[in-house]
Amino acid sequence: MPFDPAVIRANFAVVERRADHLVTYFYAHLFAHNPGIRGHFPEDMSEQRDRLLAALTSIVLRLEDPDRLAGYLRALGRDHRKFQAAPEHYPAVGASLIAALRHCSGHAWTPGTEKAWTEAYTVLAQAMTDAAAEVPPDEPAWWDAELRARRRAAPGIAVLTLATARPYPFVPGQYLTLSSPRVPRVWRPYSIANAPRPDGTLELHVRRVPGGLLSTALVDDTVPGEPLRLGPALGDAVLDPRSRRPLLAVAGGTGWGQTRALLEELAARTPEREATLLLAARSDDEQYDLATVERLLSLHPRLQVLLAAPGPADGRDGAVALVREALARQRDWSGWDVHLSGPPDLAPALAGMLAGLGADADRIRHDPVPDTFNRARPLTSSERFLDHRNVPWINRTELG
Ligand SMILES: NC(=O)C1=CN([C@@H]2O[C@H](COP(=O)(O)OP(=O)(O)OC[C@H]3O[C@@H](n4cnc5c(N)ncnc54)[C@H](O)[C@@H]3O)[C@@H](O)[C@H]2O)C=CC1
Repeated sequence: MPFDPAVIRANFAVVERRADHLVTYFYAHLFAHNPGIRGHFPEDMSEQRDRLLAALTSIVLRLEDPDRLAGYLRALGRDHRKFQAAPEHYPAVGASLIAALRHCSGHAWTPGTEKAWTEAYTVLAQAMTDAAAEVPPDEPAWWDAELRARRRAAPGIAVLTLATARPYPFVPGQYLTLSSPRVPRVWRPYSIANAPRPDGTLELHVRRVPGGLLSTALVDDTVPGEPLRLGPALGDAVLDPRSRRPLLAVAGGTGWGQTRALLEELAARTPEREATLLLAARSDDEQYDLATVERLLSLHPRLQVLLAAPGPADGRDGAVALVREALARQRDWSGWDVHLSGPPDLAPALAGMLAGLGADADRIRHDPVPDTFNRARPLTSSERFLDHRNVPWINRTELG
């Protein structure tokens, strides 16, 4: 590896504490020095800032695992074609990233830090541009799609059916990113909620997020016939095609979309595999799409379904407790493949619990949990020590 991950990781621990400032500075620098680039980004930049942080964090977390890093960068480079990112944009982004890191590092910035980041950025930019250049010539940068139907499935949840102008390749369990001309240049990820169909249509389950421009447009305003754009399918939380182990699938809320695609695939390809679905909702009236659950039960003789919806007074904690109790009823999950899908805290919490109940950690799959910055998260052993004891910093300036 031509750059030093330890230097980057140490510097990242410093700048992470000023994450908001880092990205604000980065974009201000980028747009000031390259006014033409502004048009590639959405009008409202607040979400975009989180995405840059998430990508940076994902990269730093994978630094010591070159294969995972390479896979991540390949997907990122291929996916960036939909933003019309061109090779000439990369040096501009690199210069602004280094400027922002330097600005936020204070005294912690040294020639060695600058060298490590510059080398790392060169490697990652090359990996992304190579990945974009290696895409087969007939693969589009995005797929034009049309909304065929919008159905209200539960309060605040819509099921969308889309048709693409050309075939859309994906594996059940993958997700896509979607953009609508109603909210230009904003892209959001949604799991594909079905296995490939003869007519090629795709189903997405969308919950309206408070303040979410795209989710509100999709759930409340879109009408059949209107255009949408889809980025390439992403994600590797798919069924292991070689596995004959029993499968536990836990889905929370609209996380059901991904799980549904996996179970459709399972019923079609390996109905001899034992499977348990734990389908969790906030309440009874949010437990939507039960007709599909019944259809899957009729297709898959070895599928068992547990529905978990709390009573009106239980609240979210009660809902979470219900899921955990249901899983704890089986004391030993060793030998099972596990798929988890739902809100960001679901997968890490349940993966930990299931590992404690015997599940093999490397047989637990879920989509990447958004690596958003958590300033409270200690990154190093000294930070863990200091956080734990709540000892105030005495040499803050020295640390940057
Ligand atoms: N591939 C994936 O992982 C997908 C994830 N999603 C995400 O799923 C979420 C769905 O949101 P909502 O429908 O609002 O879900 P939600 O926040 O209402 O949760 C639904 C249910 O899941 C269970 N649950 C949630 N957190 C849990 C935990 N930590 N431990 C155990 N059980 C838990 C509870 O029963 C809860 O009522 C969104 O954040 C969306 O981004 C959506 C589609 C696919």
